[in-house]
Amino acid sequence: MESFTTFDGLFHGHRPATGNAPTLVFANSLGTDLRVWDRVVALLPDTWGVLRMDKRGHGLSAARDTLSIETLADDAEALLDHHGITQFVGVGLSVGGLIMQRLALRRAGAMTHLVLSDTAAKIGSPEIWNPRIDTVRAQGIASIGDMILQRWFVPAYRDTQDFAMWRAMLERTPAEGYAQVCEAIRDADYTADLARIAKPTLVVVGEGDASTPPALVKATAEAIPGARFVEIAEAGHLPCVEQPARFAALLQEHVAA
Ligand SMILES: O=C(O)CC1=CCC(=O)O1
Repeated sequence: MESFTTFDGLFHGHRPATGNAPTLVFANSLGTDLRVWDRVVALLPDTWGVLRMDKRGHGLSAARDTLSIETLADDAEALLDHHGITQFVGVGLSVGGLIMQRLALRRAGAMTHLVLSDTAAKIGSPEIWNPRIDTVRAQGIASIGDMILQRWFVPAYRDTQDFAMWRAMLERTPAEGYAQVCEAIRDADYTADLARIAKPTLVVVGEGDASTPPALVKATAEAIPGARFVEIAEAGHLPCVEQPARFAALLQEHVAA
């Protein structure tokens, strides 16, 4: 059973693997917490280990004064060590994918497989991020809620009951934590590192992703040696939410290969 607790201010869920089953370590996107993986985790074998966490300044995790992808990767490593996880599959969504790109190099001996969803080696530019950071700090996240949710979800999903739940998750993210993660994304560019990733890598993207569009994600996949690239139909930026069965099937296929 997965248990939820806090370590060093990091709220996280952990379920140890049974026997030789793999452990999946999940990293979330901007404006979401660990619940973004609920539907995928529910579809994985019970024997598989799971570690998922709320980033600093998101969900129930404590805030910091500043954040970078490196310090977010430090947090993930602290949890790996705390739980004695020496082998894992890294699964990163959007900014979580930047964190996992770092761990693929920083914890190269421990990561067995890499799964990147709706992410890239460089996401956006200062011209995109700075106005968003200023707006969120001055007016709160709700002021940009509609714009973000349109990028996250395809139109059909926006008509479902669930939509209000994801709006609540986004808009209840502390504005300062959200702004700091935007700064971390703005300042990260791992383009030059992609060729050094030596893990079996699966890169997926929702075909309707308006935040990290398929062409951007595909370019990242093409720069990682041997990576497989898959577009997921009827999904936007969060295929783990909109198409959890497809996402979980791809994950299992990748880990078994
Ligand atoms: O909210 C967005 O614009 C999408 C996004 C970009 C990086 C991330 O983690 O989410």
